[in-house]
Amino acid sequence: MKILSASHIRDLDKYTIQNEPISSLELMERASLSFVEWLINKFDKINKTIVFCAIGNNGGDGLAISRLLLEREYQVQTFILHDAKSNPTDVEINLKRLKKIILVQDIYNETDIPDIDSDSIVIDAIFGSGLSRPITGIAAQVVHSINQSKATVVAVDIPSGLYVDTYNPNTTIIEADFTVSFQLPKLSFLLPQNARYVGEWHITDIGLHADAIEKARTSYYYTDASIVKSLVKKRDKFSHKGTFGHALLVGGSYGKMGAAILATRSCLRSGIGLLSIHIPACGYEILQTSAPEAMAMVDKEEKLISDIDIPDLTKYTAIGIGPGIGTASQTAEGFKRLLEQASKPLVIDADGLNLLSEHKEWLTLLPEESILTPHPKEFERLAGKTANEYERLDVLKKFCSDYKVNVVLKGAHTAVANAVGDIYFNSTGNPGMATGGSGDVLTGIITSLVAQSYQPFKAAVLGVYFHGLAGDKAAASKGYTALIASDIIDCLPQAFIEFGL
Ligand SMILES: NC(=O)C1=CN([C@@H]2O[C@H](COP(=O)(O)OP(=O)(O)OC[C@H]3O[C@@H](n4cnc5c(N)ncnc54)[C@H](OP(=O)(O)O)[C@@H]3O)[C@@H](O)[C@H]2O)[C@@H](O)CC1
Ligand SMILES: Nc1ncnc2c1ncn2[C@@H]1O[C@H](COP(=O)(O)OP(=O)(O)O)[C@@H](O)[C@H]1O
Ligand SMILES: [K+]
Repeated sequence: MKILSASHIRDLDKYTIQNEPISSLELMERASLSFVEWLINKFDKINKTIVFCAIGNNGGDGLAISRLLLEREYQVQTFILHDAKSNPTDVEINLKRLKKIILVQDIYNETDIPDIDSDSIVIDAIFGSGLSRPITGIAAQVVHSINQSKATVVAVDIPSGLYVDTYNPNTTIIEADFTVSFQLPKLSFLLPQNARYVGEWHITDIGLHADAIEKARTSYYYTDASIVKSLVKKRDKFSHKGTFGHALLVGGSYGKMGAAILATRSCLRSGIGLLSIHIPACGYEILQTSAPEAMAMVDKEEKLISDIDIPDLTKYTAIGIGPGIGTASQTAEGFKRLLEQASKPLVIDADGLNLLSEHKEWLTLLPEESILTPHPKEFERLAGKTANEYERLDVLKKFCSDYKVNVVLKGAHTAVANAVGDIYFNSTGNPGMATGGSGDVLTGIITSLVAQSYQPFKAAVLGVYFHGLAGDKAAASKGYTALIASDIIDCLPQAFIEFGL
C-alpha cells in the first residue's frame, strides 16, 4: 500500500470526485458510513456517542456520522466548534440535514464545553488532513477536555492536531484509543512518537480512484500482503539445492553462541540451499548438535571470532555477520578484513553495527547494497541523534544514499530504506517480539533470502515481513508475554506456507 502526503491525499480526493465520478458530498457519505460500520462492528455496546466537529470536511464527516448513528437509533450528542474559518458547502449541507433531526450544540467558549462521561464514546471530527497549523483557542480547550476524560476516543481519519506527514511540535493533539482512517495509512501513524495519539488504527476502503493511487508518486510504502505477493518467487519443480544459494553466517562468542544458533536456524528455515557458519572454536559442538544441517568452520580462537580467514569467499551468495560476535579488538580486525575482501552485499547486525559505529571510517568499505539492521539505538550510534522521528527518516535516507546501502530500522513498524530514498514500513509483528534474540532471527532470514538471489532491498522488505508474520503466528498460540525468539523460527513454516512458498 502506498503512503501519501497530505497534498497527495487532497489530489486523490479531487481526482476521484472528477473521474469516478462522484460528488464530494457522496464521498463524504461513503467515508462516514465506513466509519459507522467499523464502530458498530467494534463495540458490542455503545451507551452514548459525543461527536465533536469543526467546520472543515473532517467536521462534515462528524456531522454525517452523527446522522447515520441516529438513524440506527444510537444516542448521539453533536457539538460544533466555531473557530475554524471556512465552512465548505458539504459541511453546511450535512449540518442542515442533521439539524432536521437533532439539536446541534455550538461551542463558542469554555462554558459551552460539555462534561464527558467515562462510559461514552467520543468521536473526534475536529480536524483531519487539512490541519495547517497548531490547534489554539477554543479548539485547544476542547482537545484538552477530551484528553482529560476517561471516555473511549475514536478519531475520524486522523487524531485532531496530528499532521499527516510532518512534525507538529505543539502537543495539543487528541489522544485517541482508536483511529479510523480512510483508504491509505498515514505516515504519522507509523512513528512510535505518535503512538499515544493514534492508538489502534484501522483503514477503511472508501473507493478512492485506483488509477490515481497507482499514479501518485511517493517514496513511502506500507508492506502488506499484496506487495509481498508481488515480490516472492516460487520454487521451480526442477530446482536443486544449488538453486537456492550458499550462505555464510559469521557469529557467536563465548556465552553468546545462542545468537549465532538463532540466526543459523532461521536461515535454514527460510529456504537456503546450503549454509556454512564461521564460529569460535568453543561453539563447534553446540552448533553441530543444534543445527546439524549447517556446516561449521571454526576460528583459531577458542572464545571469539578473530581473523575470519575464510578461503574462497566468492563462493558464498550472501554473507551475514554480527549476531553475538562481541566487539573485542581481534574481532574488529577480522571484521575489517571481511569488509575489505567481500565483493557482494553483506548483512550486518548487532555487534557488527557497533563495530561500524566505533570505526565510522569503515562505512566506506561496505559493499554496495549491503543491508544494515540496526534498532533505533544502534542507528543513532551510526548516524547520530535527531530531534524527532520525522527528522530521523531524513537522516535514514541520507545515510542510505551516502553509503549506498539498505537499512532496516527495527521497531513496531520496521522501516526498510534503500539508497534511492524508498522506505517500506512493515505491517506485521507484535510486542511479543520485543525479546532477546528476535533480531538474530531476522538476520538469518534476510541472509537466507539474499543468498537465494533476491535483490537485497527486496530481501530486506520480505525478510522483515515474514519475520513479523511468523511472530504473529507465534503470538497466536503463545501470547505476547511468553513468546521467545525460537517460537518465531518455529512459526516460519506457517508464514511461508501462507504465501504458497
Ligand atoms: N475531500 C474529500 O472529498 C473528503 C474528505 N474527507 C474528510 O475531510 C478531511 C479533510 O478535510 P479538510 O481539508 O476540509 O480539512 P479539515 O482538517 O477538516 O479542516 C480544515 C479546516 O480547518 C482550518 N484549520 C486548519 N488548521 C486549523 C487550526 N489549527 N485551527 C483552526 N482551524 C484550522 C482550515 O483553515 P485554513 O488552513 O484554510 O485556514 C480549514 O478551514 C479528511 O481528514 C477527511 O476526514 C472524507 O470525507 C473523504 C472525502
Ligand atoms: N512492538 C513490536 N512490534 C513489532 N515488532 C517488534 C516489536 N518489538 C520488537 N520487534 C521486532 O523484534 C526484533 C528485535 O530486534 P532487536 O532489537 O535487534 O533484538 P535482539 O537484539 O534482542 O535480537 C526487530 O525485528 C523488531 O522489529
Ligand atoms: K479527527
